[in-house]
Amino acid sequence: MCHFKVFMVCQGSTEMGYPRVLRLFFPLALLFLFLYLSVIKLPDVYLHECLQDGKPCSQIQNDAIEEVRVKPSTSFKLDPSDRQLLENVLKNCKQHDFQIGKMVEAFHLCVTEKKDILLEEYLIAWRQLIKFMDALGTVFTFISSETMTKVNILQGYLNGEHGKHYRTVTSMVKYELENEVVNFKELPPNRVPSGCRTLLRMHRALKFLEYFLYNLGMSAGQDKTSQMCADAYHKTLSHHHSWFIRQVAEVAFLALPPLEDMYKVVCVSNHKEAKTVLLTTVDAIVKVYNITQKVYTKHGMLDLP
Ligand SMILES: CCCCCCCCCCCCC/C=C/[C@@H](O)[C@H](COP(=O)(O)O)NC(=O)CCCCCCCCCCCCCCC
Repeated sequence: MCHFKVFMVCQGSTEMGYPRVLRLFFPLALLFLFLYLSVIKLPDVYLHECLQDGKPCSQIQNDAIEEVRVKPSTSFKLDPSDRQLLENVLKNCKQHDFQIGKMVEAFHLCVTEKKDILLEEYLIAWRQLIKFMDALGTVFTFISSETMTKVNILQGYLNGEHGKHYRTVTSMVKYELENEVVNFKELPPNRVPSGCRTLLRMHRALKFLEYFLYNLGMSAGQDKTSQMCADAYHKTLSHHHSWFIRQVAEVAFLALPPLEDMYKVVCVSNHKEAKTVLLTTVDAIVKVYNITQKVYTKHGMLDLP
């Protein structure tokens, strides 16, 4: 009988045994992940299965979309020096696929004067996050494709027959509640999830992002990104995930690049720049999060299955 430590010795040497265990762990974890995803993703019904006049509903151009009177908020103010810094980052970041400036801008622009959230802009910000995850490599593909699925569901509703009701979070909630689109009980597997449920998943993930970016921004450089990410996850999103997803997430965290590489992806070169850029991002996210949270609390929709 070999116990774990002894097992390494049984393998020949402690130097060879440990990497071998790790080498086996990643492929196995990925295998389980793909098996799991292929099982849970099978019953998905895509929006293009909804047809109208022979066309996928998601492609129907809604020419008759009534203009809802919503203006992006212009109230956000940055210190002049921080604004300058953010602008420089934006400029230096143009060659990158993921542009944090575009994401921050979209999170700002999605907040209206009446403190509502414009879904189109909100999704633009999320598409930037997807680019960020894609830039991190294949280990994160499952998280980015899960996020993409959610973005596509909402975009499908926005482009669909009832798109005018999906301009803002409040109008979506109102429409889906009045028309009994929201499912307060578990959905049959062949139904497209409601916009409200889908947005709730992304809304919860925003809280994770807020914590994670805050940790990254406040780190003086010694902390591991995987640890900062795990810390944010344990405090937020993990409470809404199954045991299996939590294990998969833990494996993904280990593959996160070190802080300096993370800085490169967000186009900053030192701790000071990182702090300004990341805390500005957190600020924008918090505003969006709080508005959505208020709407969902008001309608008792924070636990949609
Ligand atoms: C860059 C670091 C990325 C680490 C992200 C870790 C997130 C935690 C793992 C997420 C697991 C996702 C797998 C599927 C989860 C779903 O079960 C679950 C529930 O959906 P369901 O009710 O329809 O079944 N889905 C969700 O919770 C949605 C999760 C969306 C995750 C988005 C994470 C965004 C993180 C982006 C980080 C970017 C950092 C940017 C730095 C500048």
